[in-house]
Amino acid sequence: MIVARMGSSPRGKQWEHVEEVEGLWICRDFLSNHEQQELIDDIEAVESWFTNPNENQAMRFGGLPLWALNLSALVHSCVLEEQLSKRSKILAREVISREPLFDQMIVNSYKPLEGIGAHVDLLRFEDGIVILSLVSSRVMTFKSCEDGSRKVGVLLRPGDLLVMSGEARYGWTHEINTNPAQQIWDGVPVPQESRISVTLRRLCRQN
Ligand SMILES: O=C(O)CCC(=O)C(=O)O
Ligand SMILES: [Fe+2]
Repeated sequence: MIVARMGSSPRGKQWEHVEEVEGLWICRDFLSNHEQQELIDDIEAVESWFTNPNENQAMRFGGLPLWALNLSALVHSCVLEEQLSKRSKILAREVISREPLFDQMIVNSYKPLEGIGAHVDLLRFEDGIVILSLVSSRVMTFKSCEDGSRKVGVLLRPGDLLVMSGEARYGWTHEINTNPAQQIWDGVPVPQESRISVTLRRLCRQN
């Protein structure tokens, strides 16, 4: 499993801060094409539900499967490397240093033309949420909860990792609107093929 090998040696990745949305970061090419395919193979091998064409979502709480633990370790090392080398503030200290970093994962499998409605992730999840995009691209739209006219689109390509924290996690909704007018990037329609995403989060602790 190649993700496991990479976990210990992050390699200077390209991080972008989405200026309009505080706390929204994208790591471009977080996984190479080859690594993406290996991850998809791992997911499909372990998660038998994924081969059932009627299932489009799988969730795991508590014990993450090995592939998700490896992914989580890679997120940890890449965020930390960027924060230490560039002083970027991707995740707050208490988030990046918590253990485990994530304990819940959800895999969403989208058919061509499928998206997801506008939402803020449930408050039972802590701050600091990441989404890995696989297989094909989509435009994800963020809308300010305070001022719905403030809209920001981001292009999520296969291999890209999105990180939401603070304002981006609590103060903006995110959605994938598959209305063709919403799936245009740089004036060019984004082909709406099948897509897989992996979301990693951590459940709030009960006192
Ligand atoms: O598939 C995606 O990129 C988004 C998934 C999402 O927002 C969620 O599961 O809460
Ligand atoms: Fe979400």
